[in-house]
Amino acid sequence: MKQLGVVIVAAGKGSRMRTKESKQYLQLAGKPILVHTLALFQRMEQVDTIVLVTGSEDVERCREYVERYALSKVASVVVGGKERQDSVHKGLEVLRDTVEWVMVHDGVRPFAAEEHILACWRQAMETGAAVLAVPVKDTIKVVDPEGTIVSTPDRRSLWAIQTPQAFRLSLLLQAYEQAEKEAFTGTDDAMLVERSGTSVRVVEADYYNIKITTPEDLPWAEWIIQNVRGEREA
Ligand SMILES: Nc1ccn([C@@H]2O[C@H](COP(=O)(O)OP(=O)(O)OP(=O)(O)O)[C@@H](O)[C@H]2O)c(=O)n1
Ligand SMILES: C[C@](O)(CO)[C@H](O)COP(=O)(O)O
Repeated sequence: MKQLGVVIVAAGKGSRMRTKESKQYLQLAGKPILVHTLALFQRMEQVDTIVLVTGSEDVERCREYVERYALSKVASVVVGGKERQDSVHKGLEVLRDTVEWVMVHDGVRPFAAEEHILACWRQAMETGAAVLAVPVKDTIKVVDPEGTIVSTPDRRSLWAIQTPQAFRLSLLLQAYEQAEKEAFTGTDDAMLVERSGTSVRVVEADYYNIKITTPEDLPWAEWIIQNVRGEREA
């Protein structure tokens, strides 16, 4: 059995970006954002195989990227589902019984640092489940529907969660099956594991590992690639 598989989800519509083209296909330093993300895991010798999850209308275009950018670790391009969770589940099913460990990563997070990705996997190998995260910098309030502040959680216990998120594959599949049975939808993979009773550890990353989500993220992403991460070769 291989060691480590990566599921990269890129089947979203990118509605908050408000561009005609889905955000994962927008150009960043001359290449689609998704290609930068795939190239990051392609370069890592610890990664054995990659499953790319995309929209049904984009399968051909993704296969073409795999060829053009020599992304040889991308073994499957599969069609995702309505929610991110459905897309991840489809990717995980492709890996079932083929790898021991899995990392799930957003196709629109091209700036995860290799050292942090590896630290996340190492932590998961110790405890079963780990995610990248950064301490929040703002004061966070819980606000009711009328706009009144309900409470102010202690910032020292708040972390903004990123991807990749790393798990023993059997554990994550079990958590996904439980969530499906109970019709639970979460906003990240760790949530499903947490509610199945397993602890998930946080691994500190950096603030450059952004999820490209809204229009103001694009100039910031260009700046990061030019000044921090450097242009990456596929
Ligand atoms: N049904 C979905 C929804 C999201 N994603 C992926 O999950 C990642 C994180 O999601 P997000 O940034 O919310 O992307 P979108 O859902 O595309 O954005 P929006 O919510 O603005 O429509 C993205 O790489 C996105 O393509 C997916 O594979 N399948
Ligand atoms: C998984 C995630 O990227 C962690 O920050 C995030 O929760 C995805 O959320 P979205 O609702 O798909 O933006």
